[in-house]
Amino acid sequence: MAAPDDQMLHNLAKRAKAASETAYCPYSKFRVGAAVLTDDGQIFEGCNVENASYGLTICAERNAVFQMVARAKQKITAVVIYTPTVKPSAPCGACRQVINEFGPDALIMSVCDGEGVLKKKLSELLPDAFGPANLN
Ligand SMILES: O=c1ccn([C@H]2C[C@H](O)[C@@H](CO)O2)c(=O)[nH]1
Ligand SMILES: [Zn+2]
Repeated sequence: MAAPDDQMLHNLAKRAKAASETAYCPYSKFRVGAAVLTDDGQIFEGCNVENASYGLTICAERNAVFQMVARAKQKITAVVIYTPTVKPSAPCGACRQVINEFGPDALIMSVCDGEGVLKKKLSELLPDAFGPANLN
């Protein structure tokens, strides 16, 4: 699928923000939402889910990717992340690695409550990534 146009990105940003509303984050109180766009135009959302055993927390981005896989889709075109911050923030390292598995060429866009938007290719955020081909 071609790179998403501005209208699609706007829609994904809305979906990501809406997804943040169901975050389970009693410890950080930091609500994050993500929306994944697949190569066939489907959208999957995720929120962060924390745990009393803090390290078991799953980020919104990985949750959204796993929702996609659970619905038998495996090709990511774009991921949009919403954080309730004044500046946009890119996915953590673990999420970059998981996105790489299904979307090495994906567009990553971060939106927030402030003005800025961060737009990068996953390959810029995770250069020289370790991926499926490295197991050959
Ligand atoms: O890109 C990010 C960064 C953080 N979090 C979550 C993890 C934790 O629940 C909270 C604070 O780090 O935000 C995400 O979901 N995605
Ligand atoms: Zn993460």
